[in-house]
Amino acid sequence: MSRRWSLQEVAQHDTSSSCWVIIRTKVYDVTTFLSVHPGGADIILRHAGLDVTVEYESIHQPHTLERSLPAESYMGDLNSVAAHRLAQEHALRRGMSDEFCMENNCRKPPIDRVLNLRVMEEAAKSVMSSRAWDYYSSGSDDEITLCENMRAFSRFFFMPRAMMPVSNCDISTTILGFKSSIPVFISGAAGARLGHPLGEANITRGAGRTGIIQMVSSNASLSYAEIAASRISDAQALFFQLYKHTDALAETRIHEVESLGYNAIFLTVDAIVSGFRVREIRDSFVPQGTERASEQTQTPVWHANVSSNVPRAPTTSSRTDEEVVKPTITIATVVKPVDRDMSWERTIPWLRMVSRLPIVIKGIQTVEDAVLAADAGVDGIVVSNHGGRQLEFSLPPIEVLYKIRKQRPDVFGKLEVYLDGGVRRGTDVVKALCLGARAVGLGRPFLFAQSAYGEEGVVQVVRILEREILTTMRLLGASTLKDLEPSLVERVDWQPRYKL
Ligand SMILES: Cc1cc2nc3c(=O)[nH]c(=O)nc-3n(C[C@H](O)[C@H](O)[C@H](O)COP(=O)(O)O)c2cc1C
Repeated sequence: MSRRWSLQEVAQHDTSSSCWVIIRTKVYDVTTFLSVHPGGADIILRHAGLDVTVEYESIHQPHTLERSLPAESYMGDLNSVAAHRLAQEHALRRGMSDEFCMENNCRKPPIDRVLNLRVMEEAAKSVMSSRAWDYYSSGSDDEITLCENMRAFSRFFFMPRAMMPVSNCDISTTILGFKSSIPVFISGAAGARLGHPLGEANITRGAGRTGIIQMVSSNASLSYAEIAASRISDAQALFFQLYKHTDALAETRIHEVESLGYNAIFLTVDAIVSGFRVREIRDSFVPQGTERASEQTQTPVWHANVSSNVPRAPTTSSRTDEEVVKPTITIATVVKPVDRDMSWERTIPWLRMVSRLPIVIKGIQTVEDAVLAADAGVDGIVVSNHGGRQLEFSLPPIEVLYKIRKQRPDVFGKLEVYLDGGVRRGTDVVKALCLGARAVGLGRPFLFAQSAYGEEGVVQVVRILEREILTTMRLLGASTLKDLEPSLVERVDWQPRYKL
């Protein structure tokens, strides 16, 4: 039988030469893991000798630790006194968290009063922790691209046709051959459990119930298997967003999601390094105890923070250049670095060899790259700048789509073109479709919706968009998506008054 440990005994292993942590009453020796932890050693050392269950589970997929550590790193369980003490602490946290949630739930409107995505965002802000809010809502640097992504849609006006029969209006479509009830998909975004305990499962179920398709992030906070198991039926399509690290890791992931029944690979190419998101970093994933003082004035969190664990100040030893630039820990720093040497010549043929699934390139930002993607024979592209979270001063995706339409309309005949970034209205969706997009993706609105209302929030977002798209189509004189063509929109070269 393995040894049982007291909290005091575990607490003695709090240095880089002997570093232990507790996760759900199990004790692990992570000393050898310090040098290979993708987020660096500091974040673990701040918690050395302590219970890290909440911090660990809010950003890692289940079983990440077991997969990363050799079996002998598991040192045994806590003894009954220690386990009881931690259980009490966790119960206290949950109790406070429930109280906070009840208090917060009173602040948000009933879901049937959430009539557009702006109200959904406000509802989410009123219930989310500041940490989760900042992670979801932030953009890079001065957030200019983040704002312009939305504002750019306001420069496109409609040229509606009159006397067109529209009582039967069909807005269903297919994306890569998979049915979608509206021309909208959910763009892959990391860390849904930061906003709601059920995380990505809310999104999967909401997508299944409304007949739209979810793209699952490589950095999802539930495992790919748990997400697949949350589908409402085996026929529900799921796309997989791939961050390519090493060839070997990417192959393992691809084979895993293929065997789970995922239906396409979306390779992200706009995040070779992480953008510098000031709000996210300022309010980042520093150990919860170190946030305690400032949290008294902040919005309550799902996992309230009352642990007796007292994390230590970061050490400055063994930091890489990038960690020095990036002063605190964010999701971006706890995941493995992306392959910085991807190329059209090598990566696409390699991906075709590894997978039989359709391949879409996510993060296309120029006409030239749209053409190269078509030449490379991929099945689709997402015109995207990662929701303004990566390169500051990237052009808004709707402007890039407009350029592709004007300069290389042949691209639309060679692959499916999608767009994401700043889509908040049915009119935005219809404008993109007029310019040639097959469908558009939304990231933040689904994160906000599931944070505020769980699965029902996701359903409500789809209902809102469905109503807005239908109204726009009818007023435009279009009864099917095929009727949406470039002549129905005009880009103006002045900036309309636009309230963000
Ligand atoms: C919190 C957050 C996390 C994201 N995580 C990922 C990710 O893991 N992989 C990825 O390719 N894109 C990621 N994205 C980008 C989205 O896929 C999408 O491109 C972007 O959210 C679209 O902009 P929108 O939020 O304005 O709709 C993320 C976006 C947000 C807001």
